Amino acid sequence: MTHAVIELDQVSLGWRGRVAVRDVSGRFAPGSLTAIVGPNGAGKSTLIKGVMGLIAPLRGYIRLAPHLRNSVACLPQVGDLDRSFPISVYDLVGMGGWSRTGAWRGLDDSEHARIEQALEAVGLADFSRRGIGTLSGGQLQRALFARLLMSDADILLLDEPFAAVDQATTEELMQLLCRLNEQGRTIAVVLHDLELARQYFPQTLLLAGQAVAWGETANVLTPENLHLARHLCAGDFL
Ligand SMILES: Nc1ncnc2c1ncn2[C@@H]1O[C@H](COP(=O)(O)OP(=O)(O)OP(=O)(O)O)[C@@H](O)[C@H]1O
Repeated sequence: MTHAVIELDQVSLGWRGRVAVRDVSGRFAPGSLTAIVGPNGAGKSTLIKGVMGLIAPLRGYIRLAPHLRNSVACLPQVGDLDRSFPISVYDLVGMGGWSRTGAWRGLDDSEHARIEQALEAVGLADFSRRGIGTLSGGQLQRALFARLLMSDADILLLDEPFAAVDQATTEELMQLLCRLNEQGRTIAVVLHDLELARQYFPQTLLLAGQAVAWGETANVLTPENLHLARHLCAGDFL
């Protein structure tokens, strides 16, 4: 069996003592590309926050491979960001390199070049001096992708990165993610678009307050599993 980079062992996570996602066991293999799907309120964001170490499990264990403990980067939900914070697109993207540069040191030429390249890659080269509060939802998602491109992290966790983006932009950003995955990074993405999951993601975790299924996408996104997920959560599901 391949060693996991992230292993969940009977993990329950929640808020203020209330369980949001129960008894999840499974593993993210090195270099895997996993879609995390499920109805509203299924616990997808909660699971991401647990793996990030932002909340502690109520039960069970989340184990990261020891050499990767400092190597997790996250693209948060846009709703979790304070867009009124007075920071330029350039500086937001530059924050992605803090594991190399530290938060307070000046940036050297190579770091500036990396920021320019990341902005170029997401089509925001002309937006670098703009404040993040002036961006459209889709432009902000692109800026967050650029910040992720700056990171050397081996594990990338993305929470609804395509929420505010049109189809063409989604395809473009998806290609960027595929390239990061080809470089060997382990990637998990919270999604609502099941077709996107089927098209691009070899692995899927279907959540509905618990893990309904976790494995090869075609085996997970079956009508039976989706039906079960809908019944377990009283939310809307595509
Ligand atoms: N910060 C929080 N404080 C209290 N409860 C929370 C918090 N975040 C999430 N919850 C609760 O945990 C449960 C799971 O929420 P979560 O955001 O993980 O679901 P989700 O699958 O990401 O949903 P969506 O698709 O709507 O984003 C919900 O009942 C939610 O109300």
